[in-house]
Amino acid sequence: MKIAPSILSANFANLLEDVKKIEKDADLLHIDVMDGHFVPNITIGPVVVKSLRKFFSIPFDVHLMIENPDLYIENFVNSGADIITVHQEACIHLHRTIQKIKSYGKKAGVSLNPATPLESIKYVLQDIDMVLIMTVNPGFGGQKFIDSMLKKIEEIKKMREDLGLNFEIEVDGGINLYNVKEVVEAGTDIIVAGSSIFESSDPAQTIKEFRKAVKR
Ligand SMILES: O=C(CO)[C@@H](O)[C@H](O)COP(=O)(O)O
Ligand SMILES: [Fe+2]
Repeated sequence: MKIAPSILSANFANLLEDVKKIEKDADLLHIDVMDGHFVPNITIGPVVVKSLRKFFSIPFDVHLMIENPDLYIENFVNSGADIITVHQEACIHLHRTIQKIKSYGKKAGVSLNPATPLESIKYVLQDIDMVLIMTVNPGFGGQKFIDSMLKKIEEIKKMREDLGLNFEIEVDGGINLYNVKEVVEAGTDIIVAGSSIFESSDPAQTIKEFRKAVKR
């Protein structure tokens, strides 16, 4: 299991120090980009990603919750993104958007809101590096995990097996030390966790606890 702490729950007035706390224990840094249109919240853009890139070599996992992501892909590539994930619901020409991300030599992910069926991405699964299953409605940290999404995780894992593909399965929203084991057992490769890591008293230790909780 890989762990991708989400900086949405970090202290934005002290981002550098907060990311330093987790950089050695985390596998990826999850960066939530929100535009106030696709989701009812506004967060950070390429300028912040570029500033962080100067200090960290950890892979940047950029989750774009924005309309018209094609307009900003090049910007995020130049800012230092390693994985760029777009929402199926935000892309009219999803296949074209995926090709655009890959044309820069970056990994392409596609995310689905809780209500969006897996069937909607069936014909692009062979083209992508990651599927991001949202287990809360996107826009905010600290929400409750939607239990019915466990079945969705199992189903995407089965689709991957049936199609003989090897994209990674990332899960985002409401993951904590109490539910991480069942989320991983359902088929998750990459856990995103924001509030449970950054709002804990020792974020690095919490990542270690996540790894222990899965083995228990
Ligand atoms: O993309 C999002 C929210 O839209 C996430 O990445 C959140 O940042 C996860 O936060 P927690 O639910 O773990 O607090
Ligand atoms: Fe996210």
